[in-house]
Amino acid sequence: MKIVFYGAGNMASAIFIGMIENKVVEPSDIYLTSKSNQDKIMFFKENLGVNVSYDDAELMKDTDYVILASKPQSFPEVAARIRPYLEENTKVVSVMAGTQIKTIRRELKKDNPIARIMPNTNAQVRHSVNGITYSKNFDDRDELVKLMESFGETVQIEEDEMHNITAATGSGSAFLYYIYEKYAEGLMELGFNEEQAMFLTRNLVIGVGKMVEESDLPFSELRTNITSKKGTTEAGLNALDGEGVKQILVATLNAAANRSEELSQDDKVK
Ligand SMILES: NC(=O)C1=CN([C@@H]2O[C@H](COP(=O)(O)OP(=O)(O)OC[C@H]3O[C@@H](n4cnc5c(N)ncnc54)[C@H](O)[C@@H]3O)[C@@H](O)[C@H]2O)C=CC1
Ligand SMILES: O=C(O)[C@@H]1CCC=N1
Repeated sequence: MKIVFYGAGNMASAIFIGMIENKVVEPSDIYLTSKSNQDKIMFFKENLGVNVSYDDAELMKDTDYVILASKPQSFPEVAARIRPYLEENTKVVSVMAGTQIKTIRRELKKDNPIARIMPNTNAQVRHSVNGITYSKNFDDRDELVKLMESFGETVQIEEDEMHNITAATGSGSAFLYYIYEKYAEGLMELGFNEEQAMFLTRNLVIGVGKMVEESDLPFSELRTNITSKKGTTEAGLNALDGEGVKQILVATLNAAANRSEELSQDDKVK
């Protein structure tokens, strides 16, 4: 199999590292190209054994999947590189937020099967959530799903649901990381030093993650199991609830989904 990544940044690297570590592909099946970060791309060649090239004719020859993993704003440049060499049997897979299938088809000027996936960087620990939607002519979907399941859970959606899943799980990890950052800062306000605050927060997050992974209980029950009547947790939760946490998170998700909508408005992407 030959899988070519146009873009070898945060998202692409999480995906191909996940694929290689889960042994669904050989490193020699993976080809990387980028525009910048050439040092980083050579790191992957030296440490993972993947192929690196900047020769588009070579990259696109006999390719099974070409993965569009540049920023949406860079896609026109990427399309100009791919267009002359895109063979009809190559399946196009995009991870670009907001960029619609019709936009990809217009820029590539070809009728290749196109899939859009919305993963997240948890792919690197093989636990991404991957929203996927397909062009009507994308027939053999099982192989791509198998590839994606090597780095996470796959959710098939309609293209117009991509904005919400981009907000929910494409960007979602960053929202939670931000909350953890602020939690650690809160511990420092309590009097812990930075090292203590980071140690406590990291281990709290890891422990909660393991509880969520190993328990079938809903979040609400995991919470009430900690909340002794009239105790410290109840006092803290009352203060937290009073700050309108849900409204803040809804505003966060709406802002991200709205940006995805903006990115999908062709030619206005800035
Ligand atoms: N970072 C994340 O957690 C997620 C990112 N995405 C999407 O993945 C895409 C990439 O995002 P990141 O990896 O975060 O960005 P990044 O900035 O880390 O990587 C972008 C890559 O594209 C390459 N590139 C730019 N112009 C190019 C060209 N003309 N030819 C070949 N390569 C070119 C850059 O050299 C770089 O390797 C974006 O479209 C983003 O919406 C989707 C889900 C999650
Ligand atoms: O921030 C972004 O636009 C990309 C898409 C989802 C996560 N990162």
